[in-house]
This record gives sequence, C-alpha cells and structure tokens, in this order.
Amino acid sequence: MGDLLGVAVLGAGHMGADHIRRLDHGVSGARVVSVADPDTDRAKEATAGIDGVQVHCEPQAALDAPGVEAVLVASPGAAHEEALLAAFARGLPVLCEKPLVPDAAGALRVVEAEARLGRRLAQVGFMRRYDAEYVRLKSLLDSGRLGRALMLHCTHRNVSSPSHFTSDMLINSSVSHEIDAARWLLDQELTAVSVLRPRPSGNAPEDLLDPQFVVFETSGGALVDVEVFVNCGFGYQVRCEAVCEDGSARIGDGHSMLVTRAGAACEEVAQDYLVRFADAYDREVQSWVDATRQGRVSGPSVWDGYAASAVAEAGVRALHQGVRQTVDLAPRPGLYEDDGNRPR
Ligand SMILES: NC(=O)c1ccc[n+]([C@@H]2O[C@H](COP(=O)([O-])OP(=O)(O)OC[C@H]3O[C@@H](n4cnc5c(N)ncnc54)[C@H](O)[C@@H]3O)[C@@H](O)[C@H]2O)c1
Ligand SMILES: O[C@H]1[C@H](O)[C@@H](O)[C@H](O)[C@@H](O)[C@H]1O
Repeated sequence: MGDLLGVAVLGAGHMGADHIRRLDHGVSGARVVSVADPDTDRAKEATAGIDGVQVHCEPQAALDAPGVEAVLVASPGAAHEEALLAAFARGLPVLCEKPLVPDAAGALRVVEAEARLGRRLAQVGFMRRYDAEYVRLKSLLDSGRLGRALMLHCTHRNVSSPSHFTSDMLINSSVSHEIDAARWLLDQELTAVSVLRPRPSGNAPEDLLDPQFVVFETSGGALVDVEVFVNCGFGYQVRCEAVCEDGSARIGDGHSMLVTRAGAACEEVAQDYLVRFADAYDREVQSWVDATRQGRVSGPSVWDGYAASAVAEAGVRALHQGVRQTVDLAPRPGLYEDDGNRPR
C-alpha cells in the first residue's frame, strides 16, 4: 500500500461527488484514483482538478485501474450487489452507501459471499453511527443511567424527494437509517413492523404515499416509531428521543443557529443531509480509510446491512398489506458473531 490509500469511487451523483471531494481533501490518508459513472460528464465534473484520476463508464474498469486498493460504492442501491461482488472477487475493501442492497435476498447473497471469503471486507454507510449526537445517545443508553429503553420516537423529514422516489423508498431508503440506528442504539433486533398511512400531503408528488408512520417491535420488547415525511417542504430534520424507565434523552434539535432580529427569533433548519450529517460523513470516511490502511474493517457490517434490508422489506409488505408483518432473519454466519446487535 502506498502512502495514500488508492480509492475507486463508483457513482458520482450527489453522494458520490461529496465523497470524492471528501476523499480528495476532506480526510487524510486517501486519494481518488478512478471513478465510474455511466454519466461520464458527471464523473468528470466531480473529479475536476484531481491529478491523475481515471474516469470510466464501466464500474469494472474503474476497479481494475492501476493503484486501486479500496472501493467506495455510491451508485444507486440496485447496482450495489454487482459492485460488492466485483470488489470481493478482487479482494478489495469496500465502503458501500446504504442500503447495502435494497432487497433482502440480494443482501443475503452479499452476506454469503463475504462469509465464503472468511473475512470481513465491507462496511455499510450508515453514517448516523458516526454523528456526535447519536454517539452521545448510544453511550448514555449503554451506561444504564436511564434504565432500560422502552421506546424510541423518531422523526425523519426531507425538504423534497427526488423524482425517482417511490412509496417503498420512504421505508427501504429513508427509514433504513432509523432501522440501523434502532438496532445499534438498543442492541436488539427489530422483529415486527406495522405501517400507518395518513392522508398524503398535497405537496407530495401524485401517488407518493408521503408521509408514513412506521412502528417497529424489538426483540427486547421495546417499540420504535418513525414519522417519515420526505416532502415536508421546510427542512431536513432527523430527531430521536429515547424514553427509558428512569428518564428520557432527545437528540436532533441542536444543529442550527438562532437568529434574532427585528423583534423575532428565528432558528435556521438544515436543508439537506449533506449539511446535517457533514461531520458524520467525515468521521465515517476517515474511520474507514484509517481502518483499511491498517488492514481492519470496522463500522456497520454487511450483516447489519442485510438485517436493515430484511426489516425494510417487511415494512414495505406492511405498507401495502395494511397489517403487521414479522421479520425473518436468516441464520447469522459466524463471521458476524462479534458484531453486536445480538437479540436479547
Ligand atoms: N448516507 C446518506 O445519507 C445518503 C444520502 C444520499 C444518498 N445515499 C445513497 O447513496 C447512493 C447514491 O445516491 P445519490 O443520491 O448520490 O444518487 P444520484 O442519483 O445523485 O447519483 C447516482 C449516480 O450513480 C450513477 N450510476 C448509475 N448506475 C451506476 C453504476 N452501475 N455504477 C456506477 N455509477 C452508476 C448515476 O449515473 C448517478 O450519477 C444510494 O445508495 C443512496 O441511497 C446515502
Ligand atoms: O438516500 C437519502 C439519504 O439516505 C438521506 O440520509 C435520507 O434522509 C433520505 O430520505 C434518503 O432518500
């Protein structure tokens, strides 16, 4: 390995371009050596000014470029399985944006492929585990000072949804973050899910079931509710309140500035995830680069990615069938035994 970890980035859209900038000059220890995007103009724009970077249309060509030692996958979820398997075939460590693979069967194939390798190679981009507020909440819950957690109340609001967004994606793209955060915060599995559908907002695109209200049951008897509203219009808001036997703790209100002028106090609200979670993405990518250079893999595992997809798939069934759905997880391979999130 050279002085800097050589990274291939697959996908140069919103997230890919942000990660390319971050790898180039936001974190230390890495350099972008190749980028693949079928929209090569987009890839060229995202890599402008980066010395020696190769731009390809085909992901495989970017993986085979000289100097590639690791891969960051930021293509759409439907392309992740192929990208992960191609990286595994080359023995390349991966940071894969969420969702690991949107459908549970595809995600399980990735788990099985990594288990066959007999070593972990991939980390999933559930960046909330690196957000300072989430980390504080996790450490408070783990300390036991609030007693056992009984409920999590979560809010997940986006200003607007991209044109390709579907009603299923409110669960398997947006709520996938709350699924992972709840499994991690509570150290429990999510075992069942129900989805309620309020009347859709008139500001949402026609036919999009937005907002939705999702309720998860956990292996430890807790409840997790999520209001997901991806066309709320006013801001990017992610909140979580843990209600425990001996107290409660809430995060997600502190990411703003209070401006007072002309007789009014006005609190600014972040407009998107790139602002709200900027620090978390930085810490996530720095931690991935550091671990990879040391030959380690840390962070949310492929098993965590599979579990999130299996829970989300049950959620999508609940959305359409209108009744509570249970979550069936495949047996966990031994490779992931030390991952935490053991049902208890
Ligand atoms: N962690 C987060 O908070 C967060 C935020 C946004 C998006 N994401 C995830 O990042 C991924 C990308 O989302 P986005 O918002 O950047 O999407 P986007 O549509 O802005 O960009 C995706 C890019 O990938 C390219 N692409 C399509 N197929 C490809 C392939 N097979 N190989 C390489 N590139 C391909 C497209 O041309 C496009 O430029 C998704 O998995 C999404 O869920 C995560
Ligand atoms: O892909 C994005 C991303 O994961 C954001 O963090 C989330 O807030 C959006 O709802 C989702 O569409």
